[in-house]
Amino acid sequence: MKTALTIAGSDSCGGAGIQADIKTMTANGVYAMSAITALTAQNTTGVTGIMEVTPDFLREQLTDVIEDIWPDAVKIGMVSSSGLIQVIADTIETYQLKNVVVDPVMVATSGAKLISDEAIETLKTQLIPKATVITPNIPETEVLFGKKITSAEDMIAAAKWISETYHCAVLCKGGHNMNDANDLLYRDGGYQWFKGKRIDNPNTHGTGCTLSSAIASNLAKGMNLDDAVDCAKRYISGALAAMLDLGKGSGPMNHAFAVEGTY
Ligand SMILES: Nc1ncnc2c1ncn2[C@@H]1O[C@H](COP(=O)(O)OP(=O)(O)OP(=O)(O)O)[C@@H](O)[C@H]1O
Ligand SMILES: Cc1ncc(CO)c(N)n1
Repeated sequence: MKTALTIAGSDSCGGAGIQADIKTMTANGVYAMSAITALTAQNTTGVTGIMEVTPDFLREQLTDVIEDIWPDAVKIGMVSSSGLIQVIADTIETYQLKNVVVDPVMVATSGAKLISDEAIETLKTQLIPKATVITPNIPETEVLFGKKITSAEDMIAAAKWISETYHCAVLCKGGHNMNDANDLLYRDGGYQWFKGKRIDNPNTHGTGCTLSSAIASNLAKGMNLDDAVDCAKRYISGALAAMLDLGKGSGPMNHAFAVEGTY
């Protein structure tokens, strides 16, 4: 069985973060492992608290996992401070980890800020250049690009600039557009659109975590990046279309929509 490791924060309501990643990896047929960067106290309406692990304890989790079970792919999500980002960058270098998907998580669907300003700089200089692909949404793309994005042409210009500056593939996600759900992948000097039908579902908690974990799972299984994104897009569309409706805010998706529950 192929394996994937998520390095991310815990979401107590189970729709985003580590919990979304493990559900997604499992549903996509790979063995999931986790190294936790922080505990969050959160639900579908917001985040009330964040308790980070120390950089030393993150390093200990990573070393224990990697020296025992080799991860065929790695997904990195919420990492809120520079010390933790540096540990992850060092680990990628030390073990020469492959198939590294970085979701540059900055703000939760509910609006809570999940990264400090100084950590954004460390993310840019230390982690993004080590990624196989990064998966920013539109607001995160604007932060990395330094300019507003108001059109499909702007998405292409931003993804091209980020890809050429940081030497990684860039999947700019269009989930924040109101009319469609089209994502743009810029890699190897060219781009491709992955078009999605917008699903009329207000419950989008954890969509970004889920998409990046599905991509990591597909890379772990040996798919090339284009196929990995294409299959991941179909998985998230299915999870949204299952129309789970839990909680008082923007609720989670049904990660197990294709998993049969009787054995
Ligand atoms: N209503 C929708 N219908 C279909 N696809 C959607 C919808 N909303 C988001 N998506 C898709 O979900 C994926 C995640 O995109 P999105 O822009 O929502 O990420 P995000 O903002 O990082 O998520 P998060 O809210 O978890 O931080 C993308 O493939 C996007 O196109
Ligand atoms: C722990 C965690 N990671 C990422 C997100 C972004 O959706 C979230 N809400 N919570």
